[in-house]
Amino acid sequence: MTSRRTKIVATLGPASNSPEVIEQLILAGLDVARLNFSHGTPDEHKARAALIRSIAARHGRFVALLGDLQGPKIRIAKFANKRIELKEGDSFRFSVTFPRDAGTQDVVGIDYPDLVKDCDVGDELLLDDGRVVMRVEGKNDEELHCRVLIGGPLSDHKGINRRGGGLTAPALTEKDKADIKLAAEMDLDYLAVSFPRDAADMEYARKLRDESGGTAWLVAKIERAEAVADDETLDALIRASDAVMVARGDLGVEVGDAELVGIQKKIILHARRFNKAVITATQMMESMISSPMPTRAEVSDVANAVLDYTDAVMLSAESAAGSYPVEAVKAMARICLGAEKQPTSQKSSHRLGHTFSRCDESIALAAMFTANHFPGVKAIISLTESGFTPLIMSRIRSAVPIFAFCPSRETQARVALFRGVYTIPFDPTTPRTESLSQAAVNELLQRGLVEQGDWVLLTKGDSYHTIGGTNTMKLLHVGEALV
Ligand SMILES: Nc1ncnc2c1ncn2[C@@H]1O[C@H](COP(=O)(O)OP(=O)(O)OP(=O)(O)O)[C@@H](O)[C@H]1O
Ligand SMILES: CC(=O)C(=O)O
Ligand SMILES: [K+]
Ligand SMILES: [Mg+2]
Repeated sequence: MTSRRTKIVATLGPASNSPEVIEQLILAGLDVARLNFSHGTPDEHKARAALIRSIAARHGRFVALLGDLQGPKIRIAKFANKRIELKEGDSFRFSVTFPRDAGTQDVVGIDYPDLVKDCDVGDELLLDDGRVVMRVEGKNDEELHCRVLIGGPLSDHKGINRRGGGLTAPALTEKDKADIKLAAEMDLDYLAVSFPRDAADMEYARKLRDESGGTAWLVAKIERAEAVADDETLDALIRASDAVMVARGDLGVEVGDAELVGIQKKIILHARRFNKAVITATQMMESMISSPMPTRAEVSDVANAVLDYTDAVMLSAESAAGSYPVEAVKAMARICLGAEKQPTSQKSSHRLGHTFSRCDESIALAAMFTANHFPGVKAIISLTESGFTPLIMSRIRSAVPIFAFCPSRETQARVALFRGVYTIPFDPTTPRTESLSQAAVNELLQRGLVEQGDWVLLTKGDSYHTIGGTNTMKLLHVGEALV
């Protein structure tokens, strides 16, 4: 399965718990399984992770596991009768002292004491992903007094965002700290940090990950208005992360849906510029929660993210709680392949006119320049320890597949997120009669990935246990397999 370059992330949930569905998701092209720590118990997540790993191994596939922290999503408390119905023009209050389980038609408790301090008269509050909108008309020490601008149902524990962002809740809650330990225990490959405000939030998450003994690469979810308010903050946040997610659910509520598309394009561009992988997420195939077919608008949304060169597209409720999880992955795979046929996604001007700061980066980009300009090159082999060299290679637009040859389980799974990069398990220290380069090329020949007469580019370092040690590039003509 090497012809699709854009990767597919799918959230697992009640609709995708059974071994049968998980197997079908993997066969349909799942590359990264997302475990959302906002829902479910640690045991449920462990059971899903174990299934993914064993079924993927059975099929010789490499699927990365991504844990997504709940973060400080601010929520209302509960209503006495579970839900109310608000009409335009109604007055409504949020109270930090009102009993937590006794909300009425007029008032509800709030689990975030600073809400009153953080909000001012004139602010707009969006509830339940923007389905209900209110304006703050007054406040005292304990309560916000609001007017309903857009009415609708409101039920227990729905989330609140402020239009324009700016709520000060810190990015990592006590639950998140426990889940960082859980992620380490589960050997997760990626860990997504929800609502980081700036680079410092990512640095703190990295410190906690290190203390927990985890090795997951950290994904910054871009979902606060402050994070995209200026390029300096956005770029610092991206640089402090290992990968980035355009978390359109919350980001769209904070910045407004009209500006979201332009901001998405900017995040993808900046993530790639700083050598990070990027995931485009949320409501990509929303109608497929209840329909076996995507709409034209959804097809167009996925295709445009592919043309903008996202590394991965993501399914949320479609695969976690919808009626057609497997169909949604299949539809995404088909749309990615179709969009990738456009030659615009095979050309690149990445870092033209820039200087490089690292040896491995220089070799990686020289390899891609050669691959894109020498038509005989049919494959790139990167003998890699951490996956960093193939990550940099895949920042360049190209139609040539990049094979990450790596011995460690972590790297084999990690590269599943990178666009156009595929895992080949390979231990460079195995004693062998032929040369290392010949052994690597034979591996591709035996898998039918290249044929006699093709050219293959290979990069490696002098010592195989040095991260960042790539210093060599070879251009190899494929002869007969040596067996
Ligand atoms: N593990 C799970 N258990 C139960 N329901 C789930 C699970 N994962 C997802 N869901 C359902 O799918 C919906 C969409 O999934 P998604 O991962 O986007 O969650 P979310 O509630 O928007 O969370 P967040 O904003 O924290 O990422 C959820 O609202 C929930 O109803
Ligand atoms: C994924 C997520 O958290 C969002 O889109 O808001
Ligand atoms: K989450
Ligand atoms: Mg979110």
